[in-house]
Amino acid sequence: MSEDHAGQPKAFPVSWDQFHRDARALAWRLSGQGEWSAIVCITRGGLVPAAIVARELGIRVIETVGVASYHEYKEQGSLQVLKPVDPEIIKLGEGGGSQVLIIDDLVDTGATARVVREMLPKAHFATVYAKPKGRPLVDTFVTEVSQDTWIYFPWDMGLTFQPPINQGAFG
Ligand SMILES: O=P(O)(O)OC[C@H]1O[C@H](OP(=O)(O)OP(=O)(O)O)[C@H](O)[C@@H]1O
Ligand SMILES: O=c1[nH]c(=O)c2nc[nH]c2[nH]1
Ligand SMILES: [Mg+2]
Repeated sequence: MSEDHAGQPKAFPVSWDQFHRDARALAWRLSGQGEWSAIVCITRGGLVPAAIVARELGIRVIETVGVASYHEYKEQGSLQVLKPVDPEIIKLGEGGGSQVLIIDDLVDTGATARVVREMLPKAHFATVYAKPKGRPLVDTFVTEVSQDTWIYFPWDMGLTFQPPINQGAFG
């Protein structure tokens, strides 16, 4: 039986525990790669990993950028910026986001990353997960999943009853 997960044939469910571990692994990979004065997190998915990375790297200036995506048009770049980045944050260091670490939960088609990178061309872009199409837009990530996989984040899930295997759970 082929299951369908948000239009993708494969599912990659992530628990809070695993997400915390993976976000901390991202912080380990980032440590020693640069000295950042601020994090810009892409809401909403970037909020949770940004909190974890900020704690690990001792970064206390946190800015948000809000981008709304319209999934059917995403690859054509039809994204709307709902909340731009504070110009004071962009100006830090040499400008262009040179002192900024951008954090998101994942990069999929890369459409969101492309829009935010244009705002902060000199920033370091980090995500916890990456799919192949978006991977070239990310400087640092932890785990790659295939393009036909849907990642389920813990804040989007709840505990539900699972039927026993012999009662058709996989029938
Ligand atoms: O590489 P892309 O194809 O652009 O997809 C990745 C983006 O999609 C998701 O955000 P979404 O726009 O669904 O909003 P959310 O963060 O509020 O959940 C995810 O958090 C990334 O920001
Ligand atoms: O929860 C999510 N999982 C994904 O795999 C994904 N790709 C884009 N946006 C996404 N949101
Ligand atoms: Mg997002």
